[in-house]
Amino acid sequence: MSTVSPFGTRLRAAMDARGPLCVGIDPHAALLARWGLGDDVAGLERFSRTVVDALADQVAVFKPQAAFFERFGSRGIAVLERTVADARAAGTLVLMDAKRGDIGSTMAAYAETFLRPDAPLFSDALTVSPYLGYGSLRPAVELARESGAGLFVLALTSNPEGGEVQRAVREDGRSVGATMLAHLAEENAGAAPMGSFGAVVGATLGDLSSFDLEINGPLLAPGIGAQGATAADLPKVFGAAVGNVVPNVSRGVLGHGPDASALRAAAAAFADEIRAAVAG
Ligand SMILES: O=c1ccn([C@@H]2O[C@H](COP(=O)(O)O)[C@@H](O)[C@H]2O)c(=O)[nH]1
Repeated sequence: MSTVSPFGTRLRAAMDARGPLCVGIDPHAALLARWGLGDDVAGLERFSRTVVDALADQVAVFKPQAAFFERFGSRGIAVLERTVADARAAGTLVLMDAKRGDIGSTMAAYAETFLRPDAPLFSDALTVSPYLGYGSLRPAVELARESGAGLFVLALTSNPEGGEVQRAVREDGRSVGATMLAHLAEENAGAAPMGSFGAVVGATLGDLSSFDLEINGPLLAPGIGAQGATAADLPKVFGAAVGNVVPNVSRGVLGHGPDASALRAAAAAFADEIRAAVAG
């Protein structure tokens, strides 16, 4: 059993102290070029360090996108390890966006990679894909409970193609995405101030009033900025659940680098817009 507080408790404290903004660490090749960095491991390291140093005291959560590190092989993964360690050492929660999902016995290995406290890539939370069946995620749910980590399950993703799978209606008349939300509400039952098992629900999706988003857990909302959603969309999309939303912005902030004060100003502007939208 873990001695740290559950992820949901730590996330709520971070959201209350700093606001809910989650900034992605997504070292796209185009961003490395725009920052005057090489599309190489040194560029990756400089990019990630700059983001963490500039924003660690300002955001609730960093969300490194594993794909951009993995494309450099073992040396990229070493940079990812250092990025996670630096961000956590600076007191910022880390949500690893690796979207893992597989049969249960393999899922157990993914869980060990990201959710076992002594693992090199241990993160406060991990994105997971439930499309091998929600039950296949059980090893990750169990290890997250033991280690005080969190999970974010892909429920209604921000991309236009997602509805093909997530809005498909099952034999019981419920959509696949709604079923994932219902599983998460069960995981989080009774947790206070909120549970550690979140859903990914895109800020781009418009009216979601036909879905029950009140899962007593966090709702990671990607899609603000480069994908076209704005902070003002959040109340319309999330309704009464808006207080549990963790809005993610990646390129919308990162495009302002490499100058640290420009990164800080961009993140602060998004944070202000989000605060106003959620309060309003
Ligand atoms: O439904 C989803 C799930 C994850 N993402 C990830 O979030 C960021 C978004 O980046 P932007 O630059 O702000 O568009 C990226 O890492 C995606 O892989 C998502 O967009 N939608």
